[in-house]
Amino acid sequence: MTPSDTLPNALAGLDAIVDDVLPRAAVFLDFDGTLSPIVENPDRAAALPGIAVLLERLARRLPVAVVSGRGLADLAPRVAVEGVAHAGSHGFEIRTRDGREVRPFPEAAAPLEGAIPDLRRVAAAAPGSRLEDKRFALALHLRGVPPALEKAAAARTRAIAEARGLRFSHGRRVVELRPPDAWDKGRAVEWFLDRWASGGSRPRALYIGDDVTDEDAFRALSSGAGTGIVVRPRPPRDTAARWALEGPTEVRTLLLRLVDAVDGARRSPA
Ligand SMILES: O=P(O)(O)OC[C@H]1O[C@H](O[C@H]2O[C@H](CO)[C@@H](O)[C@H](O)[C@H]2O)[C@H](O)[C@@H](O)[C@@H]1O
Repeated sequence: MTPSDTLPNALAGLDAIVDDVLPRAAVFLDFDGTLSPIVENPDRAAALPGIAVLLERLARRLPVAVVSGRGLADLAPRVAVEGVAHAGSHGFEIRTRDGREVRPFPEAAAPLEGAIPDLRRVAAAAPGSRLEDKRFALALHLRGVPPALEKAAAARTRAIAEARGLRFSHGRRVVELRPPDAWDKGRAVEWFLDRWASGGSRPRALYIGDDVTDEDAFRALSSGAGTGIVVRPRPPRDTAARWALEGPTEVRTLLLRLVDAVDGARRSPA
């Protein structure tokens, strides 16, 4: 693990990144904070202008998936790009590039149901919070909560997770309860890489994300399956990513350069 504020910028290191993942790359992108700037109201989040076109161009050249904490039904229309796969609910809900839906653990949602009344009580004590039932995750948004109450709401949510054997994560002004099953963004990335293998070898993964749950994917790649790029978090944290970008605008620039690099590599094969 490396402190995120010490990582080199991925645009400056693009040649090394391209050498690492091409000629057979697969690209994985988180949504909120990566393709979309963070906004107060989660319903209003949208990918930066130009991203959809870039993803479409990229997806014509290599496999691309958007991997998000949002539920699939919420995520997919926000990145409705021909040929792009989606993994919602931190990987529990997958839609393949040809539109097939796969739920690796359909039974995983059940243990969350009992926690809903508990979490409603936490929300009631935290005015300005918003409870989101994503079926495979329960999120309590804390962006509108007075700072003095936000910490207590997060601590109470963590206590619910511990009492019920659920997973807890604390993202960007959001706390989440997740199923206990060993499935996450990292496992979803592995799942895609296995399916995208050909001739006995998997593509090399390039994963870009900003959130704590993206660390599962960075860790999955750190043993040699590819490269992680973190959208630099504030405050800094330890990360398993190897490179950093400063925000969604730099992510867009990197995608543009990647499309060009793939085309360049095809024009002049080694
Ligand atoms: O895995 P991601 O695609 O990064 O999704 C993580 C969570 O993103 C959303 O919440 C975050 O973005 C909102 C819009 O910018 C912001 O208002 C909120 O404070 C952030 O936490 C989404 O609403 C959650 O369901 C996702 O888990």
